[in-house]
Amino acid sequence: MQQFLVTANGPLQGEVIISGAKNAALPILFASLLAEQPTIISNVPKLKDIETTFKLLQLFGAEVECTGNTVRVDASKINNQFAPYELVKTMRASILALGPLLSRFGQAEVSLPGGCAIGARPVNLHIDGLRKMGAEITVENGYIKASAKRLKGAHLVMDMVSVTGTENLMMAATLAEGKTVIENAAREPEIVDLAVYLNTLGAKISGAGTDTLVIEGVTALHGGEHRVLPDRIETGTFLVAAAVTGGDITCKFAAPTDLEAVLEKLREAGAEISTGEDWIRLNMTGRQLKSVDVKTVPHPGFPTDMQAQFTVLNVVAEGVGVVTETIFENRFMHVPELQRMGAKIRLEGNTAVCQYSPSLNAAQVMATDLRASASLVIAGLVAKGTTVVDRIYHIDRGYEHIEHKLQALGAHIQRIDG
Ligand SMILES: CC(=O)N[C@H]1[C@@H](OP(=O)(O)OP(=O)(O)OC[C@H]2O[C@@H](n3ccc(=O)[nH]c3=O)[C@H](O)[C@@H]2O)O[C@H](CO)[C@@H](O)[C@@H]1O
Ligand SMILES: C=C(OP(=O)(O)O)C(=O)O
Repeated sequence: MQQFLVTANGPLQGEVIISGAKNAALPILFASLLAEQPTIISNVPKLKDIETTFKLLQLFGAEVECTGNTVRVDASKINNQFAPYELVKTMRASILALGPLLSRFGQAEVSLPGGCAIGARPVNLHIDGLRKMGAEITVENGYIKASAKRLKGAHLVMDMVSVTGTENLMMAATLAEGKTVIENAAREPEIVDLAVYLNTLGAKISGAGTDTLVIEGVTALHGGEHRVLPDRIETGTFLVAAAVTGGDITCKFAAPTDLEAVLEKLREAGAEISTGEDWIRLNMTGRQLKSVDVKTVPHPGFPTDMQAQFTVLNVVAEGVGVVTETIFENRFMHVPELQRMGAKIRLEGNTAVCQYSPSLNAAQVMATDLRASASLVIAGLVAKGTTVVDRIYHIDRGYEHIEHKLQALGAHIQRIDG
């Protein structure tokens, strides 16, 4: 199993190119299943989750051609609507096959994704919404079996804000008969990107980016082209890495407007932030890092996918920072690993009280999920000695060439076969 070796090497400096967003590329690739003609998607990051998605699309009968970061999906000859456990278990976002397959082909059988290290992560909202649109759904032997002659538009009020829940129902509604209204919809930038893509293919979606989506069903989607938006979480991860090392970096091909809550917290932490249309510079040179309180909430608030990185920031910064996690019930698995490196963190229910820990020491630590792994790499950039991060397959799910990008900024990080 591969590992990262990370050794502190002073401030990160230079430019880093931000990849396309994993959490936008995944729903967009699944949405291609709705189109009767080929679609071309650019700025698709090269990630493990994207490979898994290609495998699923191919299993359904789609042709997938990849040239660099551009992908052509031809879903004109889909002949199978079954997503097996073996693939779904490696990627929760596989649940995004359900809405498109059911909506276009009238049937789908998708394995329940199950929980993961960060929480139970049920999919009841996806299922309830599809049932309200007329689908017959059974959940047996770990599989969701759904059928519907043609889905019918419905008025859906979501009990909780769910990102993939909103995406699945939005995709299903594009080919439903009549109008669907989704209230209490997620407002993440990735939802907007998906809506833009679907509208390019002929869907009629309005309200993306607000909490009410209106989808007028159409009978078919045609082909089209789309560029995936920049990854705001990858951007935020590099910015935190620069902040804790006292660095000065510029993230290029980024989307500053999608990251306002995070940029505000970085300013509060003492960083000098400047932005242009598609770049963000963080300069920490000669500035004092201060701890910040953060509370995770749905967009446009502070994202849960940046929580672990800010936990590290708070142990490197002077003062006491309180990190409150309100989205997932178990998203502090990085804390015991950071404690092994000397981080002074006290867990109290859904909060982590982080104290300035001047002497972080390298240790062998274990990645438990994607962002937890990122936080361990960041801690390694400032710890004394060489940190060994195990199970980095988690990080490969969501960061494109992270070690190459960090090396270009001056970091000492190496991938080895452990
Ligand atoms: C591929 C993708 O885009 N993943 C993102 C997506 O995950 P994902 O879409 O799975 O997360 P959700 O927004 O659905 O989850 C939010 C909360 O709602 C709960 N819930 C969700 C659905 C449901 O049917 N029932 C239910 O109770 C979840 O357990 C969680 O407590 O949004 C999360 C929250 O911003 C991010 O951390 C993930 O990176
Ligand atoms: C939790 C995440 O992803 P997923 O929903 O795919 O597990 C993430 O991107 O941080």
